[in-house]
Amino acid sequence: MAKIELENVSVTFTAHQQKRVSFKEYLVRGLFFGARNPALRVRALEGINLSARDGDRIGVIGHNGAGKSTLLKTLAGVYPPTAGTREVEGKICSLFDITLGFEFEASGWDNILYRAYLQGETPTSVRDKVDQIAEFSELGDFLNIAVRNYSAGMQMRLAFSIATAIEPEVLLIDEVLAVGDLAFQNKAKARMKELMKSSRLMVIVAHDLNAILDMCTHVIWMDHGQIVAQGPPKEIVERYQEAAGQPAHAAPAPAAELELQAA
Ligand SMILES: Nc1ncnc2c1ncn2[C@@H]1O[C@H](COP(=O)(O)OP(=O)(O)OP(=O)(O)O)[C@@H](O)[C@H]1O
Repeated sequence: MAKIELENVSVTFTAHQQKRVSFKEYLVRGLFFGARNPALRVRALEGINLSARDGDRIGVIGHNGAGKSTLLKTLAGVYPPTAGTREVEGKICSLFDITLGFEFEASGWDNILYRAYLQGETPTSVRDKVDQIAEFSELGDFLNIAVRNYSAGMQMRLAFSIATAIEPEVLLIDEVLAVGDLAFQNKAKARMKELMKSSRLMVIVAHDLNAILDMCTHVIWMDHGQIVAQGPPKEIVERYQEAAGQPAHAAPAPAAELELQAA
C-alpha cells in the first residue's frame, strides 16, 4: 500500500541577503565589524495537512513561489520538515532535478549502477535493469565514457532512463519534463504515461491546468506556503482561475513569510 500523511508540516529556509555595498563600506565593515549579511527566514511551507492513499492522483497548483516544489521535495524526503510530521510509505520515484548527483568522472555504465543502488535495487535486481536502462537511453558507446563529456541533453536522457526504470508506488513529478530531442521526448512522454498509470499514488505540480484536469482526482491550491483549498479538480481549478484574474494575485507570490533575522 502507498500512503502519504503530512501533519501540520512547515518548512523554513534561511537565505542570506546579497546586499550591494560600496568598497569603502565593505572595508570598514570587514575590518571593524566583521562582514554581515542579514539573514532572511523564508517560511516556504506552513501548517500543511495532506493525506493520500492508493489510487489518488493529486495535482498541486498555485502561483510562482507558492511552495509547490517545496511541498514535492518535502514529500520526497529532500527537505525534512522544520515542524510537523511526514510519513510516506511506498517506493518513491521523483521526477525532478533528475540530473543532480551524477558522478561526473565515472562512465555512464557506472552511473547507472550507482543510481540504481540508490533507488533501492539489489545486486541481483540491478542485473536485469542495466541493459534496459542503457537501451532506453540510446547512448550506445557513450556509456563507456565519463559523464562529464556528455551534452546536457545526453545527461537528461541517462538520468530519465535511470529514474523511470523502477516500478514506483509513489510518483512525484514537478512539471512534465522535456527530455532530450524531439524523438526522445515522445518516448519519454509515453514512459511517463505508463508510470502514471502503474504507480499507486501520484503527486504532480503543474502550471498547465488542462493537464491537471486530465490527470488528477484531487487538486491542492497553494498560496504563500499554505493550502488555500483542496478538493475535486474542476471546482478547485475554477476557483483558482477566478482568483488569478484578480489584480492581487497577478504578481508572483512570495513565500508564506519573509522575516529578517540578525546574522
Ligand atoms: N533552497 C531554498 N532556500 C531558500 N529559499 C527557498 C529555497 N527553495 C525555495 N525557497 C523559497 O520558498 C518559496 C517557495 O518556493 P517553491 O520553489 O516551493 O515555489 P513554487 O510554488 O514551486 O514556485 P514556481 O511555480 O515558481 O516553481 C519561495 O519564496 C522561494 O524563494
